Amino acid sequence: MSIHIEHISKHFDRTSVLSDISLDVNTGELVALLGPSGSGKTTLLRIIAGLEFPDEGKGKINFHGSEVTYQSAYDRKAGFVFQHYALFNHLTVAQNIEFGLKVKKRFERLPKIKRKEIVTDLLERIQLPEYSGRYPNQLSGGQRQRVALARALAVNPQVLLLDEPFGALDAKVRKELRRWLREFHDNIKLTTLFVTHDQDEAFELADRVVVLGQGEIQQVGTPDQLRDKPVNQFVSDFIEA
Ligand SMILES: Nc1ncnc2c1ncn2[C@@H]1O[C@H](COP(=O)(O)OP(=O)(O)OP(=O)(O)O)[C@@H](O)[C@H]1O
Repeated sequence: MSIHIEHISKHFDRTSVLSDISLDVNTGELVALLGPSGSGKTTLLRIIAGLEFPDEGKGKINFHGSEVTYQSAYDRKAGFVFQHYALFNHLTVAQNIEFGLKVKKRFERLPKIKRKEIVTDLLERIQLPEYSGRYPNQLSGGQRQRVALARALAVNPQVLLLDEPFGALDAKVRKELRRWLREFHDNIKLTTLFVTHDQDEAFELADRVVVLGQGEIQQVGTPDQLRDKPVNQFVSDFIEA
């Protein structure tokens, strides 16, 4: 088991946003968190990333068997890409990808030659080897998101967390990148959780889909299971909508 979540709840002031969430994501799996606006998808992803913390006292998150519930994002080694998680405009593509490797604590930092090797390899993987010297404002939106993905992967994260990574792109590019991400994932086989409110995206990309509604998990299943056997009205309405 790669990500294990047990009885996580979250309140902001007195408002309950997540209620008793438990979920297991298998090693190498690609899982979508799908739900309407305000259902708590981003909050759950941020808690898994270590950018937000669950209500104290109960609930637990494990990565590969080790508890990370109250660890910082840095220590738990999660890679993340957000819709508007902008690249650094004053750094080139290669420098952006290298960033996480350079800011590591001294004793963890790899030698320069090794860092360059990782960047070159990732540039190949995201199919932008000839773009290493460009600046973000010289790239298309889709290319920028691929660079953001490479930057997240450079530090060899334990899990990859994506929040609407293609949300800001037009429909055609979105579709292309979807296919590309699926292939990319099949090659690197890194456990990946991604947030989307787009049912087509979730069903086309994910091995399993988690439907969130009103801060609770309504159903977890493969796209076929959700289509054929929605467990309640919420899921069938949401999937039909
Ligand atoms: N820092 C915060 N302080 C107070 N309320 C918050 C905070 N972050 C999120 N919320 C509230 O928590 C609820 C869930 O928000 P969240 O962003 O997790 O939903 P979402 O499913 O990702 O929605 P969307 O698809 O619109 O991004 C919303 O009602 C939101 O207003």
